[in-house]
Amino acid sequence: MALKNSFKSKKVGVVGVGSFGTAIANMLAEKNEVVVFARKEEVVEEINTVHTVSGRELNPAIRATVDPSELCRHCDILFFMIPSTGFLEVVRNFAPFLYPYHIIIHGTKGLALNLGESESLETVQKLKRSQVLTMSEVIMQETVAIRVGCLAGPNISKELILGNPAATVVASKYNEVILEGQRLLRSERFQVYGNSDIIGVELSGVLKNIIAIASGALAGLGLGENAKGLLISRGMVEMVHLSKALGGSVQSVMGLAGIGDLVTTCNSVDSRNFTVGFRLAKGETLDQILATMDEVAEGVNTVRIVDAFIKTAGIRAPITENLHRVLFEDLPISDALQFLMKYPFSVDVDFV
Ligand SMILES: NC(=O)c1ccc[n+]([C@@H]2O[C@H](COP(=O)([O-])OP(=O)(O)OC[C@H]3O[C@@H](n4cnc5c(N)ncnc54)[C@H](O)[C@@H]3O)[C@@H](O)[C@H]2O)c1
Ligand SMILES: O=P(O)(O)OC[C@H](O)CO
Repeated sequence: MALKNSFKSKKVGVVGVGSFGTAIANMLAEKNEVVVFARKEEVVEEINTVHTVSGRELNPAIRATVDPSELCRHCDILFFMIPSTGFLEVVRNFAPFLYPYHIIIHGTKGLALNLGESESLETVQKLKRSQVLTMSEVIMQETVAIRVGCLAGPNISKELILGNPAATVVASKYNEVILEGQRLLRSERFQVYGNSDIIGVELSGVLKNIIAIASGALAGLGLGENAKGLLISRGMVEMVHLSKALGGSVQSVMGLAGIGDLVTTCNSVDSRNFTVGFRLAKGETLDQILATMDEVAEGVNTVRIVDAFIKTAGIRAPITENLHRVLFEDLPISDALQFLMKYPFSVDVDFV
């Protein structure tokens, strides 16, 4: 089938109207006709009548539908803004209506598992790279879409909604995906950079969440800015090693989607991942925190997956390993910190 080259006259689709989906849909609606997908009829009704979703305002020109086929029919470009936990289910719902001419750009900063029907992270003995999927890999595995991209960078949705200046990275192996992402999203307040290392950019957004949880814990313990600087720099080195082991480039971690997002998320009380760490340090259990959070903190699941992967691959990642013990093995945060302070990091930068 011939690939289409011109998207200019078509509507743009957004799948998922949570915090990030709403922010991106509003930004897209400044220049484009936008249709959003929501799975619940009452949410679609709310958007189409009062132009809000969960209290957040949507541009009145945005229309909503509960029908994936309608979105795929009207839009050649779809932005998937779904947490990693629901991603596979949503992609499978859309798969029958997607064609190779569709462009898909996702904004998800989490990982999925590629295990057999009867397997889980608890039962699997070893977790190989082929069993860990980024969201672009999920899309490629489940659909006929070819031109896939991701959106990652320091993009706290509350700030985007306020119209504060920001920037993002659109990454794809296909230049036209980057160019379309830039054409659709770029504005005076929003800069869009391109990167061809989609895996590296996805992994940057995924891995910074681990360090953001740890940063929230440091803040919750009141340990100050020197400790945070230490964590961010060691966190960056750990991200580089993990990203390389999972197939990303060093350069992507050094860019906006890596160090840029790492600094933002490690410093923001609006970050859900930072908040998880902060509340843990204040004495709440992980179960208590997750039961009272409306939105997803992707880093929690990422720690589980990355910890299982590094144990199989024989890689050391001391921040991730210690955070895993805190989150899932009841290690007190103060003990984890002591371990990190004693860890023999003797070389400052060992990856360039
Ligand atoms: N919020 C931010 O500031 C921000 C910024 C950048 C990236 N992200 C990433 O974007 C992703 C989404 O985050 P969010 O903040 O929008 O999350 P959210 O929890 O606010 O919203 C998620 C949306 O996905 C929908 N959804 C979930 N499972 C679904 C399913 N099975 N079928 C259909 N819809 C489903 C929910 O109904 C909701 O509308 C995450 O991976 C996050 O890391 C978020
Ligand atoms: O709220 P968080 O922790 O998911 O962070 C949101 C974005 O990833 C920041 O860029």
